[in-house]
Amino acid sequence: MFSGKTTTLLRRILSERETGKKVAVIKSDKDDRYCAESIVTHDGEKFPCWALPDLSSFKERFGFDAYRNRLDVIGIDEAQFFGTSTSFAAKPLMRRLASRCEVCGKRASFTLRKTEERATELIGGAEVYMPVCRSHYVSGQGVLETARAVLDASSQRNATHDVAAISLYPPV
Ligand SMILES: Nc1ncnc2c1ncn2[C@@H]1O[C@H](COP(=O)(O)OP(=O)(O)O)[C@@H](O)[C@H]1O
Ligand SMILES: Cc1cn([C@H]2C[C@H](O)[C@@H](COP(=O)(O)O)O2)c(=O)[nH]c1=O
Repeated sequence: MFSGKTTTLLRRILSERETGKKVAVIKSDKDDRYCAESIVTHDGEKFPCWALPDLSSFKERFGFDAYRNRLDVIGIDEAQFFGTSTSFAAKPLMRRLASRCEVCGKRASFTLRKTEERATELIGGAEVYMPVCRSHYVSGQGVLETARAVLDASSQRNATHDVAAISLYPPV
């Protein structure tokens, strides 16, 4: 995340369109972060798109005739939500981009989730995720787990105090 994937896609789509190509952009309809009907970069740049539940619905929604005759380039953002990262020949479709570690500024190849949710898919931006290098991914996980354990213990202690306070409060 934050490595410039959507920005790179947007630039490429705009430059293809400038050369006269007819373009369309698809994203997963799971990604409703900034705008349902556009791809949006973390810097707020936008381009209209088809937000679809799966790739196979595109031809029908776009129109079979238009798909065959009036389309040269298809850009796909958030392709991970379509479960597609390789070509039909099992060759990787991806070029790796990296962000900068939010802690030390080194190349960030990892994304640290700041919240407690464990689901593989969790739509979000900077409020949930931060780009980090390997070393701060490992130490960050440790820090988050310790912080959660401390918070859990403290909320349990507070709950015990509340019960004690309630049971002591009424005059005997
Ligand atoms: N930690 C961060 N929090 C918020 N925005 C960031 C952060 N790191 C980088 N960015 C911005 O995000 C931009 C990249 O956005 P985008 O192309 O949408 O990335 P991606 O699609 O890879 O998530 C960068 O140019 C930068 O301005
Ligand atoms: C790491 C991670 C990310 N996601 C989600 C969070 C965002 O909605 C997208 C990534 O979008 P971006 O354009 O790269 O910012 O994927 C997720 O569901 N699970 C994860 O582990």
